[in-house]
Amino acid sequence: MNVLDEIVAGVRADLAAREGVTPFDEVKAAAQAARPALDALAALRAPGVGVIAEVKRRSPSKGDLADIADPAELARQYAAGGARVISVLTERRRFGGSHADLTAVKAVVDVPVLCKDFIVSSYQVHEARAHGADVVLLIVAALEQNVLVGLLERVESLGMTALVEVHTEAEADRAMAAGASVIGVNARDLTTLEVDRSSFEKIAPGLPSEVVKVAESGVRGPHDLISYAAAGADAVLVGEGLVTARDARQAVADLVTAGAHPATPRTTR
Ligand SMILES: O=P(O)(O)OC[C@@H](O)[C@@H](O)c1c[nH]c2ccccc12
Repeated sequence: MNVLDEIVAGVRADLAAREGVTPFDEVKAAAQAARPALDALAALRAPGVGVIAEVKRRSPSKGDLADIADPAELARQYAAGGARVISVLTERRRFGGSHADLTAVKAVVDVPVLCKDFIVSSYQVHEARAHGADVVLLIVAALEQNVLVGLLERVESLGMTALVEVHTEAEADRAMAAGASVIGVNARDLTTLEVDRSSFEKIAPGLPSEVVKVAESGVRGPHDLISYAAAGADAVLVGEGLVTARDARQAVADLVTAGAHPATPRTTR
């Protein structure tokens, strides 16, 4: 079993336990009762390179990243720094997150919030909505094509946006075939945990211009944002570089500033 398979197996076990406690109908009702999802697509299409700032406690590759006592306060700092979207890693076993983190963040920020998890069933999509998610992550490598298509439809039917994550050109083809409007290229291969920042520049040129392109992982500072921007990124998703920053608001603001005037004019791509 590779790392992704192991994580998904744990996620499925936790999910089965929750399904035993809360019937799907209840989760659906809670999702229905939530305030309508915000339009993340519009936020990501605004001029300049957007910053998606992530609340990330730990990771399988690095272990504990930061002792985040108050995820809401961190999210406030991110929003004050100009983050377009705030991502909350909710996976429990390997990333130390929870739906409680998502709810806490959603309660204090006005920007769209992304539920970052390993979603394999529509139950989880409704749970995310019930906890305030405006955006959910769908990882192509973890999903059969028919499941991906079904989940994407489910996400959109609830008024949310899907960030469809790919790591290879073949996965990008599947994301496009499924009809994704936001595609994230993860520089990290989730089966080996290795980071290769060149994956974005290999895959992005093959994506249609109307697709919002997100470069995920490995952004250590403005220089990485600028090179992703030159390769066509509309937004970057940053976790470790922000949770380990001394001043999270300033770290986001520095990225936002770099993204407002990327060295390569976006009109010439
Ligand atoms: O901490 P980094 O290198 O800035 O990466 C953030 C984000 O891209 C990463 O957390 C991530 C991208 N895709 C994922 C899928 C599952 C879990 C985590 C992720």
